[in-house]
Amino acid sequence: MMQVLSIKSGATTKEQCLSSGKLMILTGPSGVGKGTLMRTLLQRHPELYYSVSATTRAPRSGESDGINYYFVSRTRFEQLVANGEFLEWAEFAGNYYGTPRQPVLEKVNSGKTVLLEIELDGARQVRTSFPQAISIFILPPSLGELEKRIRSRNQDSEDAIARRLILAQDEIKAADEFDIQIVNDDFETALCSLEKAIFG
Ligand SMILES: Nc1ncnc2c1ncn2[C@@H]1O[C@H](COP(=O)(O)OP(=O)(O)OP(=O)(O)O)[C@@H](O)[C@H]1O
Ligand SMILES: Nc1nc2c(ncn2[C@@H]2O[C@H](COP(=O)(O)O)[C@@H](O)[C@H]2O)c(=O)[nH]1
Repeated sequence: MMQVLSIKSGATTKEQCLSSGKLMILTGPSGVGKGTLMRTLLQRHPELYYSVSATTRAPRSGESDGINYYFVSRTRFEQLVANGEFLEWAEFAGNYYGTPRQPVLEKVNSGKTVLLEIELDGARQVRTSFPQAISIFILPPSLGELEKRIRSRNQDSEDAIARRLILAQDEIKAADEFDIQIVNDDFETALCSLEKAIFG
């Protein structure tokens, strides 16, 4: 199956002919469990391609450069933006995050299913550039449970937690913009819904 996708490159818009690859966008408030769902999904389905983002955030304990993120300085990130290296990028809770353009396009063009785990602003950019992308919003069972999960991670400062919880309220309001909504209450149920969304 051939798809024609519209790709925004800097100020210009160009069209690219793609083979059977799929682009999946996974969004949801910080702490809802996107990363945990992704890791389990990738263990079960190693044929999927997870796009590693660049960020200016400091690494958390246990995170490695090139695995969890490419950790870069703000200056380097701004150079990458100026060079048009990102498919999308956004500032979230005081840090920059961006999806490297080239690997995503290469993988989709080679027929792979590519997973982007990104926040709302970036998801909107990708949905505009790639209307055929399938977008999924992960919801928490409640805001109270979301806060519990962010805290249980024990990785973010009080300030970071407060910022993320404020952003979460606006992000959740946008859930209906997405093709599919999944509540991550029971983990296995949410994972099963995600698998259905990806594999049909
Ligand atoms: N269904 C679930 N029930 C209970 N706890 C969960 C569930 N899913 C994930 N968690 C826990 O919630 C915490 C936050 O999960 P995770 O780091 O995957 O969130 P995230 O959405 O990727 O956050 P961020 O966007 O900030 O990276 C983790 O401690 C994880 O183990
Ligand atoms: N727009 C983008 N958002 C991204 C990208 N990579 C990750 N994220 C999102 O940022 C927040 C915070 O992540 P954290 O690791 O600091 O907790 C979260 O919602 C991620 O999904 C990206 O490339 N672009």
